[in-house]
Amino acid sequence: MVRFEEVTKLYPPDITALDRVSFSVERGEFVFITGPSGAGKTTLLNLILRSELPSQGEVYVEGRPLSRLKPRHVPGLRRRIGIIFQDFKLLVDRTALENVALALEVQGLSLREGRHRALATLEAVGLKGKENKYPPQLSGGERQRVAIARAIVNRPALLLADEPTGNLDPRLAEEIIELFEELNARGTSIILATHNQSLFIERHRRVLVLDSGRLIN
Ligand SMILES: Nc1ncnc2c1ncn2[C@@H]1O[C@H](COP(=O)(O)OP(=O)(O)OP(=O)(O)O)[C@@H](O)[C@H]1O
Repeated sequence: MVRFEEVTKLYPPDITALDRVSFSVERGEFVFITGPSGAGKTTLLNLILRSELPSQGEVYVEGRPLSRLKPRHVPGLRRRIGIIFQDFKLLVDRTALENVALALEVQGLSLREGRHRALATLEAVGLKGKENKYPPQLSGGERQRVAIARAIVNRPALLLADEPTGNLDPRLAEEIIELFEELNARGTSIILATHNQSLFIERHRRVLVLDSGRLIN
């Protein structure tokens, strides 16, 4: 699904965000990426999205080398990837349903079909009955569920999550990870970056450890 081959990412003048990183994530895998602040986790996700290009080495997504992907094919790549951030990035003046349905608009789905799919997805993440609430009327955990619904409504092959439980208390964080487990069980590949070890301890998932841009495990 994703392969890094000796990937180095430099930021001028002297930051080595990633240093000769190599790993693969197979289709259907659920992998955690951890390491302290500044270790390179977000940079690694940005490279998969082709928001950044490597200084050296190559990133492959579904076998395609991203440095050779034509700019006009980048939107197509990103449509196959769902993204979830720590700070949700929801539109506060749109309802939960609208936030999720908007992700489908670009696909040319009819409004009716879009709302139908958005509603089903909100239900799948445990938000039945909350579809007409605006983000400020929802709890932190509920807002993160809306963000997850928005990321998966397109049925992406791959889900990237960057500190998706960062602002949530441990119980809600656990619930969100359970939700990822369910998505993974239904076939979505997941790469989840977090500095919070309690999220993956005892989960028996593969954990990639970054330290100062180096993969140390
Ligand atoms: N656009 C950029 N320009 C310059 N330096 C950057 C840029 N993006 C990241 N860096 C630097 O690269 C290094 C890795 O950053 P990155 O955000 O990938 O780490 P992280 O592990 O995600 O950290 P955090 O957990 O704090 O988000 C850091 O030293 C950071 O300051």
